[in-house]
Amino acid sequence: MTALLDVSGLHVALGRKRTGILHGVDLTVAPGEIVGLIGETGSGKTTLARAVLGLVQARSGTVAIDGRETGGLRGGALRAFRRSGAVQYVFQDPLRSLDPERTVFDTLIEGLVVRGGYGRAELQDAARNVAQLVSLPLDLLPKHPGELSGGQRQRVAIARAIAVEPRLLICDEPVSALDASTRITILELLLRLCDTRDIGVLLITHDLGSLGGVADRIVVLYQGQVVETGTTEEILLAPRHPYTRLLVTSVPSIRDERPPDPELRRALRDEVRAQSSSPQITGV
Ligand SMILES: Nc1ncnc2c1ncn2[C@@H]1O[C@H](COP(=O)(O)OP(=O)(O)OP(=O)(O)O)[C@@H](O)[C@H]1O
Repeated sequence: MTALLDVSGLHVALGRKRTGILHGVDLTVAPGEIVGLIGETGSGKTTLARAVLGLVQARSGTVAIDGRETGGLRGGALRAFRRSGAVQYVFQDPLRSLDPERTVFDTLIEGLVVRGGYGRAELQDAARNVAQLVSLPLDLLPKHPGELSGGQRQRVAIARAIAVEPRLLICDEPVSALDASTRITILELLLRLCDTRDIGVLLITHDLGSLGGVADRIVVLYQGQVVETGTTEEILLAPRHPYTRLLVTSVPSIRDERPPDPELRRALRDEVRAQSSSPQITGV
């Protein structure tokens, strides 16, 4: 199967001195797959995300979405790629990424308005459908971000991203600003979206513990290099690289309690699948 996202030998240098930030990064995400990208602060996770979005240029190497290289896109072609919404980004702090002056409704239809060609009724249907998809009560549609809880705001941010039916969702620390129970519901939401809509997710975090229940595979980034890639079980139960071992031993739930059980994870996925009788976006 063609990878949805295929990053190959990516080198990125930034700043006036063109300091090397990413050094030959390889990474793939398949449709319906959640890939966790883990690394300490400054390891280059956000730079990699920005390169995938076409916001920074590669010194060498390639980024392909659905088999189409995006690195060489410039001008109108780059704008058309961004407008297509194929890749969407969900930020850590929804309060900062959402416009405080915009209602939830206007936020949800933002991407569709930019794309153009939708009538008022279609936009209304799309906003309602996408809100239902992320379990956001419809009475929140006229409200502003400041009137919502942190978890509701993150649902709005995710709903805005999926309204344009992206192929790939890049979530940069999407749950680190949330409390433990909201964190689980947001991660379960991502799992459900992956399974029901075949969206690929690149889940960026520095918290290995939050990946255990959701990621299919984990890519470990250290000082701009991928030092280890494996299934979640492989990384958590048998880490090979010293940095990965350090990460695993520093997660209390992995170190002190029993190791994550692959069966439990499969059970969670099955349960989420069984529950997903969510409506599809129509009229979009
Ligand atoms: N525009 C820039 N010019 C020069 N250096 C940059 C630029 N943007 C980022 N860097 C440097 O690149 C390195 C990687 O930064 P990046 O934000 O990708 O790391 P990160 O892994 O996402 O970190 P965090 O977890 O703290 O968000 C850092 O050393 C940072 O200082």
